[in-house]
Amino acid sequence: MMRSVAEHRDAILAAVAPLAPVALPISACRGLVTVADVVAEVDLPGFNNSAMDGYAVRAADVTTARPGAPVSLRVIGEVAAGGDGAAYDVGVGEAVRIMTGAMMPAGADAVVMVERTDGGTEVVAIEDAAPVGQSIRPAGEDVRAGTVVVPAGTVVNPRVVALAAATGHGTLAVRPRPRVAVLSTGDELIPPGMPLRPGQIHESNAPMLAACVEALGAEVVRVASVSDDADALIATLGELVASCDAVVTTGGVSMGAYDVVKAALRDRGVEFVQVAMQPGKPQGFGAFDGVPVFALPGNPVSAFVSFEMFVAPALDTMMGRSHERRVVTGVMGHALDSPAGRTQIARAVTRRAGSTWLVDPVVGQGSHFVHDLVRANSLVIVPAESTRLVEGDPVEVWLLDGVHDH
Ligand SMILES: Nc1nc2c(c(=O)[nH]1)N[C@H]1C(S)=C(S)[C@@H](COP(=O)(O)OP(=O)(O)OC[C@H]3O[C@@H](n4cnc5c(N)ncnc54)[C@H](O)[C@@H]3O)O[C@H]1N2
Ligand code: MOO
Repeated sequence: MMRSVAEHRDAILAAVAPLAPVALPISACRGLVTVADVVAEVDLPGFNNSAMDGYAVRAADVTTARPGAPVSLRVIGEVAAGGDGAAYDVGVGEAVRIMTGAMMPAGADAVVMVERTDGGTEVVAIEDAAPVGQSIRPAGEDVRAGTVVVPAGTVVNPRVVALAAATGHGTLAVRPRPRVAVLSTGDELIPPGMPLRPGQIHESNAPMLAACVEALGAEVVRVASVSDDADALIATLGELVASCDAVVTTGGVSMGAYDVVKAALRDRGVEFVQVAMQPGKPQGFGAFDGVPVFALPGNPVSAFVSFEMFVAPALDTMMGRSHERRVVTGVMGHALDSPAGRTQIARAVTRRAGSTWLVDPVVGQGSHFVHDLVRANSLVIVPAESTRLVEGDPVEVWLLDGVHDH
C-alpha cells in the first residue's frame, strides 16, 4: 500500500521538533524566528536631536526673520552627531551650529536649515522664521524604552535587525538554523568538474540539495559522497550525525541490487516507503542516532521535488517557522497526462496572462530531465485521482524562486 503525500509529510512532521533556542548576534538572525519579546532598552530617538544641518535657535528670536530681512544671531558653538548638546545653553540672541542627528543644545527650541541662512560661523543671518519644534526629532517619538518592539515568534527580516539594533540589542534569542549534512550515494558519481570515464556521471544532487538547504535559511555543514558500500555509508553517516541536526541523502532507495541506503538503514531506524507521487515514489525517513535522516531518491528531479515536498516543511518546523509557499491557482495552457493514483508534481512555466496564471508544463517530465527542471519556474500539483488535465483546467501551482506574483 502506498502512502499519500500528505500521510508521508505528516509522519515526518510528527517526528521533527523545533530546535532549542539560542542567542545569536543580530547579524546572523535573518530568517530566524524570535522566541522572546524584544523590549526596547532605550527611547528612539534617544534624545531630542536635529533633523537638519543648520542652526539650533530660540524660536522667539527669529519670528521676524524673512529673506531680505534676516535676524542675526551669535554662534556660540557647534554640535555634530555624537556631540553632547548639553554642553551649550542657547541664550537670547544666540544660536548653535548643528548637524543632522546631533543632540539639541539646552535653550534652543527650533532648528533652521542651513539653506535658510548665510551659513555664518561667528554670526549667522537667519532668513526664515522657525516655529517651536521645527526640525527637531523629539526623544521617544518613535519608541519608548520598555516597549515590546518585536514580539516573540517574529521572522527576523532586515528591518527587524535594524529595530533590534537601534533599541539596544546585540543578540536575539532565536531558533537556530538547522545544521544539515547532504550525502550522495552511488559508484557512478564523479565530483562536478572532474573528467568522466564510461558509465560515470557528474554528481549534481548533493550540490543542488545543499543549495536548497541554504535557500531555505538552514546551514549546510557538510556535503559528502559515498560509494555503494554499506559500511562506508554507515561510517560516514555516523560522523555526520555527530555534528548536525538533519541529514539528507540521495540515491540508493529503490529496488536496485546496489541500493545501499535502503539496505543499510532499513534496520537502523529509517523506514522506506512508497509514496503515491510522481516523481519521488521511493522515500526513506527516520532517525539515525536520534538525528532525522531524509533518504531521497537519486533521480535529480525526484530529489528536488522530494526536498520541496518533505524536507523543506521539516526544516521550517525545526526553525519554528510555518511552512509558507507561494501557491496560486493556475489555468492549464495545454493538456497533461498524469498517472492514476499518484499525485503528480509536474514542472511548468507559469506566467501572468491578464488576471490569470497560465501554466505550461515543460516537455520533459521524466525524473532525469535536469534542463527542463531549470526551464520550469513552478511545480504543478495534479491530484492523485486526476489522470488528465486539459487546456483551461484549473490547477494548483507552487511558484518557485524568481517568479513575481504580480
Ligand atoms: N525496479 C524498479 N526500479 C526503479 C523503481 C522501481 O520502483 N522499481 N523506481 C524508480 C524511481 S521512481 C526512482 S525515483 C529511482 C530511485 O532510485 P534510487 O533512489 O535508488 O537512486 P539511484 O538508483 O541511486 O539513482 C537513480 C538515478 O539517479 C542518478 N543519480 C543518483 N544520484 C545522483 C546524484 N547525486 N547526482 C546526479 N544523479 C544521480 C543515478 O545515476 C540514476 O540515474 O529508481 C527507479 N528505479
Ligand atoms: O518516482 Mo521516481 O522519483 O519518478 O523517478
